Amino acid sequence: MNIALFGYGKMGKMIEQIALNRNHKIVAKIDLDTTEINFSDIDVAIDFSMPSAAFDNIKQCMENNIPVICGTTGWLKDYDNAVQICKENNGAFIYASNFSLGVNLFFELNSYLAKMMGNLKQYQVSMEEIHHTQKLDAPSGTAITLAEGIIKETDYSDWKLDTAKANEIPITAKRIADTPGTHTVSYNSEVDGIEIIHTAHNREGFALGAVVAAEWILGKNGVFSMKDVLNLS
Ligand SMILES: NC(=O)C1=CN([C@@H]2O[C@H](COP(=O)(O)OP(=O)(O)OC[C@H]3O[C@@H](n4cnc5c(N)ncnc54)[C@H](O)[C@@H]3O)[C@@H](O)[C@H]2O)C=CC1
Ligand SMILES: O=C(O)C1=N[C@H](C(=O)O)C[C@H](O)C1
Repeated sequence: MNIALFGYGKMGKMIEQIALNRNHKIVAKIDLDTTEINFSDIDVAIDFSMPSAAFDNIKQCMENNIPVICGTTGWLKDYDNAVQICKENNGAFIYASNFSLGVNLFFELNSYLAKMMGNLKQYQVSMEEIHHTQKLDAPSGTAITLAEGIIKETDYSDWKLDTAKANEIPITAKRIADTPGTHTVSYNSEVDGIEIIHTAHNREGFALGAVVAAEWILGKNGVFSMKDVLNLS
């Protein structure tokens, strides 16, 4: 499969290694200094760029009939627009706030726990995410997906960074050098606490998931998620 990498930073480089090991070809590395893109030999685009760049990259690929796997976070105000452009072009698109198998299992666990906690009003939920100091967005895309999973199953109506009202989920974002990504969901009552934690030890899981998603999407049309790729409930 011929892959174009949009964003050749920490994730772009990790994806390149994994894609080459799985016998794919990297036919384009698009970054800030790229002036022209030849779309003719690209089978699939994988975007791990920047919040301010992702939507334009996705749009450009869709208009050139290239399926897109997007892992960039912090651009979701434009998500519905991206879905619309995908539909108009009969394209194929996956955005995931986190492509790792472990986090996608963690999303399922989070929903299951939230469903159980929904009626237990003595417990208050909170969340913490920790990432490296170069991260541009806060809270992380993964934390937002976790919060959305809780909101779906409980009476919480929204999430807020730091200070939250009674019906909102407070999210704390910490930035510590060299931390690939740690997410903790906590439920606390007067008498006890329950915590679930996912810790990424490195970036390989994210990168492998993105390449697997790119392999999966070839030949398909539509807007999908990692649930479809991993065949989760
Ligand atoms: N969904 C997931 O599983 C994961 C998502 N991420 C997200 O992926 C994104 C990238 O992460 P990193 O690689 O760690 O960041 P990074 O800063 O190391 O790399 C980003 C690269 O994008 C480039 N870039 C800037 N503007 C661009 C444009 N218009 N077109 C193409 N490239 C452009 C930058 O020059 C840089 O080389 C972030 O939004 C991060 O939150 C990171 C890890 C996992
Ligand atoms: O910026 C990162 O590094 C990461 N970003 C994603 C997010 O915002 O959730 C995924 C992962 O946690 C690493």
